[in-house]
Amino acid sequence: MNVLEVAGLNVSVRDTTLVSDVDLTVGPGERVGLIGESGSGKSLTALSILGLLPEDVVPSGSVRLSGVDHDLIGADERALSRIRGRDLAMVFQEPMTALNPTMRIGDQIAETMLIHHTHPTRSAARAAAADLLDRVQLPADLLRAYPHQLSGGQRQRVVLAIALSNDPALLICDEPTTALDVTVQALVLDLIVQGVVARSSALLFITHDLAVVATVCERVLVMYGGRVVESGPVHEVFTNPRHRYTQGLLAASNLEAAGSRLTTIPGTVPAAGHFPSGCVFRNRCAHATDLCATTPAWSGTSTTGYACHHPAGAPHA
Ligand SMILES: Nc1ncnc2c1ncn2[C@@H]1O[C@H](COP(=O)(O)OP(=O)(O)OP(=O)(O)O)[C@@H](O)[C@H]1O
Repeated sequence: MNVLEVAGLNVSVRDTTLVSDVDLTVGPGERVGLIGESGSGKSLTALSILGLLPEDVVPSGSVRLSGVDHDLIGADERALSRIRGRDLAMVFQEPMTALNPTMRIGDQIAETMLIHHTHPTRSAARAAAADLLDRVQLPADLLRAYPHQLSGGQRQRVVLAIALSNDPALLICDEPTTALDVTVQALVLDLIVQGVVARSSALLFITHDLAVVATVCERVLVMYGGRVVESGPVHEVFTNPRHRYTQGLLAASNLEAAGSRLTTIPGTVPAAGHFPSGCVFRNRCAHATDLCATTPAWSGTSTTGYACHHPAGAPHA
């Protein structure tokens, strides 16, 4: 059973169709990327799943979430607000819009758990909030801070802590690092992956940055002109794109540059080989093209490198 099943999704405004016939599934714990140029329909697809489209924008088709016995398309706001923040969580590009400027950070994290009754008491929710803040590598004294006292990267880590607070079945991220300083982008990506892996949550990750998809996702869908034009495992789509648009996207991307930045690990790779920081194209090694592409069990990240579980002793060069 998939965590998310989108079937025949159309999105239109008045007589203009903006998203056409999108089918999309995300399995339990799977990390799926949605890429495409600006205006290709990625955000409208995400907002349709979340039930957050503007009033004049109308979705049709079906969006099913595991454990929820009704279609999310056409569901009323009360039903959707029970699901959002509990089964289905989101991180958008601009963290300030997701935070309440007048509320302390600790209270905002605790509130999500109290609203959904996932912690029985205020003190239990506060303790869980402190733990969540620690897991996004922020100091405990920020629990009493207000959003304006934090940097953009810190705010986005708070938004992530809130999104993960109820162990969602699915986390949707829409360009979560685009507005951040490059120095903190990698850390926020690491924390997103660590967060979903630790909870076995599935991830739908929207970006126009192919190198980020290569780092974060296992499968990718390519959107163009409101349609999904290609999909498949990341290493397949990125090494052997079939659609002309995907080929163009790859040619214009920074993936080659990212690949050429790989540092070669000499000799044989241990059971858990570590890719150095900056290795944004984990599906390919500088000397052994398919070594990582065939690995089924890539897991976990750190700020210093990406861990990739190879067969012990596999030749690297
Ligand atoms: N409320 C709206 N009314 C009319 N058209 C809209 C509305 N929202 C989005 N669109 C149009 O729908 C198309 C898809 O928009 P969408 O935001 O999903 O693109 P995107 O792929 O997420 O782009 P980006 O990467 O720039 O965020 C665009 O042409 C956009 O101009």
